[in-house]
Order: sequence, then C-alpha cells, then structure tokens
Amino acid sequence: MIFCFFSPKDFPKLKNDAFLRACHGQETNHVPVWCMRQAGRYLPEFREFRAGKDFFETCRSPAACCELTLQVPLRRFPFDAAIIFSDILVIPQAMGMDVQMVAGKGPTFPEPLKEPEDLLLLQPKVDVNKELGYVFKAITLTRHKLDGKVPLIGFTGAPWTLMAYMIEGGGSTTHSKAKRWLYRHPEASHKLLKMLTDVIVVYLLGQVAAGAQALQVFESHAGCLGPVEFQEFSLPYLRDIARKVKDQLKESGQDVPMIVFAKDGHYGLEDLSQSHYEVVGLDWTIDPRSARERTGGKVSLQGNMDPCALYAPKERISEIVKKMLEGFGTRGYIANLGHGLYPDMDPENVGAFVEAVHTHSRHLNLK
Ligand SMILES: O=C(O)CCc1c2[nH]c(c1CC(=O)O)Cc1[nH]c(c(CC(=O)O)c1CCC(=O)O)Cc1[nH]c(c(CC(=O)O)c1CCC(=O)O)Cc1[nH]c(c(CCC(=O)O)c1CC(=O)O)C2
Repeated sequence: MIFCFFSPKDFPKLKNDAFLRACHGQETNHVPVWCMRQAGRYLPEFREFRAGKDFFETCRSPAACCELTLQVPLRRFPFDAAIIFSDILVIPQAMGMDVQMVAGKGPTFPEPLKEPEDLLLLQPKVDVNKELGYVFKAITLTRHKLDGKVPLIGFTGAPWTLMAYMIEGGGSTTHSKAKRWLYRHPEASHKLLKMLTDVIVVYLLGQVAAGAQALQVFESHAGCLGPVEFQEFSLPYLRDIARKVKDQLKESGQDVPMIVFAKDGHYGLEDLSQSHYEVVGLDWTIDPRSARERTGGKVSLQGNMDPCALYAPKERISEIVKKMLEGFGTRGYIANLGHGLYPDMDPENVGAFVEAVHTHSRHLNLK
C-alpha cells in the first residue's frame, strides 16, 4: 500500500511558515489564510473524486484523504495551510457507534444514545491507534506529499459537540435531546464528556506524532448552550484537552499551536482566550475590534468573514476583507471564514477572498 513507504520522520522542510508564525503572534509579510471545509463539495474536482464512494470509506482511505486535502491548497489557491480531510464523527465510530453519511440528510446514527445506561454500550477503553490509525496514516502521507509547501492542520470535534451528535443521532436545530441530558442527567453527561476527552487527547497526540503541525478543536455546537451550561459542560473539557496535549508535547520538546473554535460561543470569548490555546477561532457574529479588546492580546485570532459574503461580487468581497483586516490588525491574525464553505459556493470567489487577504494585508503592513 502506498502509505507504507512513508514514515512520520524526515518530513520536507517547511517553505511557508506564515500560518505558524501568526498562531504564535509573530510578524508575517502577509496575513495567512485558509478556509474551514476548504477541501469540499464546492469544488468540481472534489465532487468528481467523491462520486459514488461512501463518505466514511473515503475517510478511511489515507490515499483518498491525501488527494482531497491537496486538491485545494496545491492546485487551486495559494492557501497558507492545509487541513487534513476527515470528519469530527470518526470519534463516535471509534467508540463503537455506527455513523452513516446519508445523502441529502447528513450524518446519521441509527442507534443514538437515549438514556445513561446506553453509555455501557460504548467501548470503555478505546485503542485509538487501532481505531483511528487510518487518520494518522493519512496525515503522514499528506505531510510528505505537501512537500513543505504549507503546514498541515489536524482536527477533532470537542466533547460537547460530539456528545450532542451521539444523543441527537444527527443534525438538530434545538439539540433538545442532548440538552435534556445536561439538565436531567448531569452526572452521566460529565461521564460521557470525560470519556470523549480521554479519547480526544490521545487522538490529537497521535495526529501530532503522525505529522500534524497545528490542531483545531471544533466546538461547533457551543451556540446552543447558555453561558452557565458552557462553563459547566464545555469549557472545562476544552481546557483539559489543551492542557493535557500541551503537557505531553512539552515532555517531548514539541510546540504545536492549538486553535479553539466555539461557534456562536461569543459569551465565552474571555474564557476561551485563557484556555491554553494559542488561537481562538471566531464566527461572523463577533466584531473584529471588540474581539481584540475582549481577548486583550492574549491570543491570536482566526476568522471570521460571513461565509455568505462569498456570494457577493468579487469587488465587494475585497472591500469586506479590507475592513476585516483593519479591524483585526495584521499581527496575530489568521484570516478564515466564520464557518465552513457551503457546497454551492463559487470557487472563483474563494480565490478572490484569498487574494484579497494577501493583497490588502501586504499593503497594510507597508503603512
Ligand atoms: O449539519 C452540518 O452543518 C454538518 C454536518 C456534517 C458533519 N460532517 C458532514 C456533515 C454533512 C454536511 O456537511 O453536509 C460530512 C462532511 N464532512 C466533510 C465534508 C466535505 C464537505 O464539506 O464538502 C462533508 C460532506 C459530505 C460529502 O462530501 O459527501 C469534511 C469535513 N468535516 C469537518 C471538516 C473540518 C473543517 O470544517 O475544515 C472537514 C473538511 C476538511 C478539509 O477541508 O479537508 C468537520 C466537521 N464535520 C461535522 C462538523 C459539525 C458541524 C455542525 O454540526 O455544525 C464539523 C465541524 C464544523 O464544521 O464546525 C459534521
């Protein structure tokens, strides 16, 4: 098999370190940019490659993940980082749950968790290397194939977001089944969140050992929690993950920046900026200047153009980007959208977004 020839050693030298420098708040010539879901259905070559293949089968093929990850940064746009092609729902699968990607419906769990007793159905001790080794192989292969062009980001879902999927059994507008657990079964909720945290820590460390150069934690369902529930059921686990991953990495002398993205969690911005992450990712509901003020220069920021702004004409995209850059400033900043790209977006406008970030930030840096 193709990946057998690649080891997580002797990786090609990194040529563009703007993203990593920005994560650490260091100066860069231009503001680095990447997009959540940059390898995705908005690209005709992605749709062609994925046609007729099962989504999770694709995720389990290191060669396919490598191809999908590289299609974008290498061949289309001058993105400053690549993110490994995978999904947050590989963790519930590794814990023993069946998850299917149903066309037109999205992720579906045929047997979601219903009551606390169902926790007994989950694997009590997950062998992460065995269950998720395919992600590690994909990362190693992709890092080699990237040839040092840009850094490779690994990622995971955060405990609360994964818990919500495992109980809802799929997407939801209210998340009322999962929130019912928080109010009715707080102990079982903490038990599940702790189980997820333990797997996530080993999973992220495995991604770094395999070659990931930065890590993003997606708390995509922060928005359905209020500040009180966020403090109890999300934030402690986000902190735990960063602390444990960093402690382990420090022991082996490694420094890998971590990004926390709590979508719609603006009420938690101050806390998130003091949670051991180098970067806080923002959705588009936060004003750049107020995000800077509220995080007090403690972290780098990432985001946050409304993905729907990509429906605007290119000149308008350029204006929006310029304002966004002026608001955030060019230091300690990584440009991105406030959430992932939608399937009906025009790749040309994504190109215009990337170009606008590079051009305007170079000008602003000269001022
Ligand atoms: O309901 C939703 O909004 C998404 C649910 C959904 C997930 N995987 C999914 C789907 C179906 C779909 O996108 O249509 C299924 C999924 N995951 C992915 C794709 C590719 C695409 O969007 O076109 C797809 C579409 C399926 C297909 O190609 O057939 C890949 C994926 N998942 C993910 C990422 C990481 C990233 O966003 O950059 C990435 C991209 C990595 C890359 O660019 O290489 C992470 C992910 N998956 C998922 C979530 C939770 C989202 C939420 O619930 O708000 C999240 C985190 C997030 O986006 O906030 C779950």
